[in-house]
Amino acid sequence: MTRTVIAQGTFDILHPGHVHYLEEAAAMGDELIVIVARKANVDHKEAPICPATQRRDVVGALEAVDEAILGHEEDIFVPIEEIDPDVIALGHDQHHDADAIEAELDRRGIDCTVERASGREPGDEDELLSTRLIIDRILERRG
Ligand SMILES: Cc1cc2nc3c(=O)[nH]c(=O)nc-3n(C[C@H](O)[C@H](O)[C@H](O)COP(=O)(O)O)c2cc1C
Ligand SMILES: Nc1ncnc2c1ncn2[C@@H]1O[C@H](COP(=O)(O)OP(=O)(O)OP(=O)(O)O)[C@@H](O)[C@H]1O
Repeated sequence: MTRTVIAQGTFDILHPGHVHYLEEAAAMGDELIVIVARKANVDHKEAPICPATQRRDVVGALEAVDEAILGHEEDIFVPIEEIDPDVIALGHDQHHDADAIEAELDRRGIDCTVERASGREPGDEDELLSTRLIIDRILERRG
């Protein structure tokens, strides 16, 4: 039986932290499907720069990713119901509460575990491990 893992996020301007998260998520099962957040659901920070289809296509081109899809605009559990995954991998800093997600999965009759991925350890180089840091650096140097 193929174990399907779901990862999700905004993935606006990719960096090694995203690659770390997706490689770790892929190692949790046999197949990794990534749900790319719609702009309307990115309400806890500034709206993404890149369009959703571009974010989906670039994430989908990464080696760890089997398929990347656009998220649902209103109900984030609709793609989960359709895919019926075995594991949902939350990112190390994602604001979602694993217990609340598990309760909603139970309510909808989806048998799936929720795991938390680790953060990438900064390398020797001056790595920029968040989209916000990359944008800040661009504004500082080119603004
Ligand atoms: C299990 C799960 C499923 C999600 N599905 C969707 C979705 O279908 N559509 C969407 O716009 N966002 C979805 N999200 C939300 C985003 O991926 C993400 O958490 C947030 O909106 C973007 O912020 P972040 O990249 O800082 O985590 C989902 C989140 C979780 C935890
Ligand atoms: N440095 C990192 N190490 C491990 N995982 C990361 C890292 N940065 C982001 N991720 C994970 O990648 C997924 C998508 O993250 P997101 O697109 O919000 O990137 P971000 O760089 O954190 O964005 P921002 O800087 O705008 O908050 C999330 O699950 C997040 O936890």
